[in-house]
Amino acid sequence: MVVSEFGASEADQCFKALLSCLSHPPLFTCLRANTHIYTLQETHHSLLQHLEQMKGRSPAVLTHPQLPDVLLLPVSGPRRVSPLDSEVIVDSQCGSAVLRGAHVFNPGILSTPKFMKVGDVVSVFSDVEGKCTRGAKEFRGKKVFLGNGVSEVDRAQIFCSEGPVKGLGIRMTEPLYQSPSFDGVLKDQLFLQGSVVALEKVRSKMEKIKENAKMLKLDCIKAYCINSINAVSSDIRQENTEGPPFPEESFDRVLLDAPCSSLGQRPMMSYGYSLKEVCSYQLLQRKLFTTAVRLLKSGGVLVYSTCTVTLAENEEQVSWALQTFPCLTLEPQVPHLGSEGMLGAGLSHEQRRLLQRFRPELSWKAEGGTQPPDANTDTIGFFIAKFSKR
Ligand SMILES: C[S@@+](CC[C@H](N)C(=O)[O-])C[C@H]1O[C@@H](n2cnc3c(N)ncnc32)[C@H](O)[C@@H]1O
Repeated sequence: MVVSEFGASEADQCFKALLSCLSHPPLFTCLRANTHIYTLQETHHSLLQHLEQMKGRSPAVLTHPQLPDVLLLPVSGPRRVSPLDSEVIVDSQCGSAVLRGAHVFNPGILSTPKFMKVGDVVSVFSDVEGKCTRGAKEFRGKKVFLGNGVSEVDRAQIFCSEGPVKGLGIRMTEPLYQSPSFDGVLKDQLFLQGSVVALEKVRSKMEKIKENAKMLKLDCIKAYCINSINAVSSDIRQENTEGPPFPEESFDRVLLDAPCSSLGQRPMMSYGYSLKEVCSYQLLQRKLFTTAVRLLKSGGVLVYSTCTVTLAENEEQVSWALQTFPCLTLEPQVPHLGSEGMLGAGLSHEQRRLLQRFRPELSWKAEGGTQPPDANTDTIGFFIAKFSKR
């Protein structure tokens, strides 16, 4: 398509420009301020103080013209830094983090000089093609220079110690791009843009989420194996700085893709659940929904979805939720591709119109029709409700 729109050489240029742009970090580090606990001004002030204490860092902190809980830190670079003979190779994920201001942590290190000792000054390179073997003493493959730093560990501590390696490996003193490292900085006030917390009760499924996130290089996803009913910290008198349980009202958005009777799945030749099991989901979903509402910040958005067709797990849940949590309001959904919600659960027509119910049975014909299949109607059975919390 690109070729037909622009012609081959222009398309090639566009593609090169895109690759070049993607290989550099954005010009701003974008931080979300936790305005639930502190005002933006307080966090702005604390951050400026912190940056001033860090030698050689530019204290510019900007607010965003449209987004009221975002602070922006201009990134400077690429700077003129000369590579040295002593080379440390890191994996590409670690390399990207270094370009965004991180120091090098030991799990990301693939290769170091044979006799690297604490205090050695080294150049750090990223193994862009994933070809460097862990523990190698040199690497001749394709690599990208990230800057210079000082080793905090001996080589043997990285590659010869038993168990998983942790901790700071190379402190970056001359990074190519200068941007403050945010490891452990104002933890309760600031977080890097867009982190996703995934909670799953079944360990193997949680591992799969982690595997997928790794494959997709989505390092903003943190998956935990937990019964989500117990995800609120005040219930179990335990506070963690990272991971569950979480404080009330600590999430901007919650997606409750609820365990359900799965009666919308297609193709389904036989169904393994008893009637008792089918009926058991409503209570479980209500418990999970209650946790979701508690974890959601005021002003936040909660999406509830199921892949089943029963009224009890869909419209009845919406009706119950609106009565039980007066702070919730049904919101329109964009895009709205499905049908409206069904009658029978006491919802008004206006409320039902805000829901999306995918009902493949409405258009499906056993022999197939003359019309081509429609991706918006020939779906699995699915239900979505979107709420905001006042
Ligand atoms: C409809 S699926 C969600 C799938 C998910 N959106 C995904 O893409 O992986 C519902 C999931 O909820 C999990 N689950 C059931 N009860 C749970 C609980 N009490 N706490 C946490 N997860 C639970 C199930 O194991 C199942 O994987």
